[in-house]
Amino acid sequence: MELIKVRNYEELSEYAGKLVLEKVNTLENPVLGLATGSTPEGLYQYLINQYKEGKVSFEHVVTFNLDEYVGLEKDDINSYNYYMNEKLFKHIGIPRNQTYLPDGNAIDLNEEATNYENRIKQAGNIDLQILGLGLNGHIGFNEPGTPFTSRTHIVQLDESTRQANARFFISIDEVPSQAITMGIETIMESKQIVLLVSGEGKAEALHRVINGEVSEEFPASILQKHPHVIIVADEAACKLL
Ligand SMILES: N[C@@H]1[C@@H](O)[C@H](O)[C@@H](COP(=O)(O)O)O[C@@H]1O
Repeated sequence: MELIKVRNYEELSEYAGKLVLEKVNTLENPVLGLATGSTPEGLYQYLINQYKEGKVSFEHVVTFNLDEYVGLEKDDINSYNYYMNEKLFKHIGIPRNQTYLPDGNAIDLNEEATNYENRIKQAGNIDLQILGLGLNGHIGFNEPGTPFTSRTHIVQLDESTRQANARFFISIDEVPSQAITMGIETIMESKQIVLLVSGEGKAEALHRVINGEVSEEFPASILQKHPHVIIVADEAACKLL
């Protein structure tokens, strides 16, 4: 794992943005894996700015998001579909039929999970996967205890994860209790992974990612086994390193 320490969130967003642009500008058919949460918002804003300045085109890019809540309509303001549209897709001229998220409203969720896996394979697997880090080490919505061999699947969200995400909802009762997420093995098949970590609140989690034992009890620890991971973290997140 390569650790890139930057001063602050702005630098983190710019550094990650440049990594994304490098893929988009050099690969013929780039496949990006995208994440939600607060951490990648600055990166998405950076990409929007670059697009508006005419420095990049996303016409040939395919994207796959890590996860989606179960049971929210696509246009629900708390769905990840809505988030991606508002924070990125609608601003960068990417054809919407090239942007995939798991359908958390599918009638048969297991079938949807299999289809999602197949779509990723058909696209030739993910060239660059952006990841955020959950406080309990979750990546995507793979909570502690998820097998490292997991593929896209339905998960029961931890109470701590629901609480961490409650800030986006009117109340905690509105936070769905299930989600559909790429599995850990799916994520590990990405050719390159960029983990973004910002803020003091994530310092302990980041310490465990880098120095902790590789254990299913802390899903992000598996990244130690991936051949091409770049961690971009700001000073506050690196406090315990
Ligand atoms: N499903 C998402 C994850 O993909 C994200 O990485 C995590 C951290 O979010 P944040 O960046 O807001 O701390 O939150 C959510 O649970």
